[in-house]
Order: sequence, then structure tokens, then C-alpha cells
Amino acid sequence: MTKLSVNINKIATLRNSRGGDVPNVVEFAKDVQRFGAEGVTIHPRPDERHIRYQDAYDLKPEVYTEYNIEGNPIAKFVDMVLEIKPTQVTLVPDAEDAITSNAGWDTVRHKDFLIDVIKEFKNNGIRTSIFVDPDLHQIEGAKETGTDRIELYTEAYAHQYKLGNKEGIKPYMACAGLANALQLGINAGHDLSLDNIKYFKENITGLLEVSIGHALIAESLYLGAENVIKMYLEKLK
Ligand SMILES: CC(=O)[C@@H](O)[C@H](O)COP(=O)(O)O
Ligand SMILES: NCC(=O)COP(=O)(O)O
Repeated sequence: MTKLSVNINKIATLRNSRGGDVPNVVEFAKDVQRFGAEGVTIHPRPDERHIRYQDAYDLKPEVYTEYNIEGNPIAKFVDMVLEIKPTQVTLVPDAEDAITSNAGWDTVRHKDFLIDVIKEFKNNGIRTSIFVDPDLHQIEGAKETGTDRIELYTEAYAHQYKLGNKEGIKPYMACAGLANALQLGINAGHDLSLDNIKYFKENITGLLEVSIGHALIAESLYLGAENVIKMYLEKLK
């Protein structure tokens, strides 16, 4: 079974656009769990332009499913994660000025750094995942860092799928095969949607979790969050 973790960054983006507390991110997190989501994901960025560090603390007592905090492990982020102790931390090499995540880790080049930071999280009982491009060398490198899981960066798959090219799944299948052989858990995320999720799930053996935000929130504008979450759950069976 593949768990659905709803990324609520976009709810914070909408809230911040008015400066008040509408929509309320904690209430939204409670609702998505009531609607069946098996996890809540947030991705605080250093400039806190959408989800804020304070939101991460406010969410802690209300997330009774899997709490996944994503981000670049700068000192402030590491301290916050160690204090909150979510179910999982997903390390993402965000550039400061990027609109959204646009690359996975170079797990070979940053191996020593990743080993240290992953050890610290795991010593504190927090499951670790690292965001990687669908590249076999990066999967091998990830294994050497000691991480529990990888998160496959699915932007390229989503792009190719939209163009009608189903071959775009191939590098992901190869990486999943290697990750399974190496006993690395597999998560995936970025630009997954109601359109492309079923084909991804059907072709990726051992897919443990997907985190979905941008498309899910956009789809909810038309279909409602409860319907949309149930539609994802059906496709992830
Ligand atoms: C790690 C990742 O893939 C991102 O998609 C993400 O967590 C979304 O972040 P934004 O909401 O900032 O685009
Ligand atoms: N880790 C990916 C994530 O949380 C959501 O990405 P997106 O669906 O907003 O592209």
C-alpha cells in the first residue's frame, strides 16, 4: 500500500497572501486527515514565504498520521526538526532563490555531509529520506549515507506523462528496482497529480509514500478536498 501525504504548503501561501489566518493551516491539516490522508507534509523554506517555522510547531500536536517535514538541512532547520521530532524528515537541496524544488541531492559529492546529518536525525528516532533525481548513481550514493528512504523527484516523469510519453517512467522503474535491492524505502513526489499518479503507482514496485501538494490543492478548487483525497486513495490502492 502507498500512503498519501498531503503537502499543505499551498494553503499557507494562500493565507500569507492576505496576512491573516484564512485559510487556517492547522484546521486544513486536521481536515485532510479526517478525509483519509495518511500523512501531512510541510516544506518550510528559509525565507518562510509559505509554511512558516511556527506552523511546523503548531501542527505537531494535531498531526496524528505521519508528519513529514521537508527542507534543506541548514542549522535552523535541523534544530527545528530535532525539537519537533516528526515521523520523517526529507532532506531537499533547495537553492535559496528557487520557486520550488528543482533538483535532487548529489549524494556522491555531499556524502559526508549527508552521513552526519542523517545520523543525527536517526539517533533522535526520526526516519530519514533524501530527495534524489532518478539516477542509479544517486541511489547507490544514497545507500551509503545511511538514509532509511529516498524520495524520487518526479518532475521529469510528470512532464513526460503530460506530453504523452509513457517511457518517462523507465528511469524511475530502474531506480526503484535498485532501491528495493539495496533495501532503501521508496517515496516519491513533485508534480504528481490525479492524472499521472495511477500509472506511476502501477509501475513502481515498493512505493511506500507519495507527498502531493500543488496539483492536489488546485484539483480541490474544482472538486473539493474531501473528494480529491478519496480519488487519490482509490488510485493508490
Ligand atoms: C520537495 C518537493 O518536491 C517539493 O515539491 C515541495 O515540497 C513543494 O514545495 P513548494 O510548495 O515550495 O513548491
Ligand atoms: N515532496 C513533494 C511534495 O511534498 C509536493 O510536491 P508538489 O505536489 O507540490 O509538486
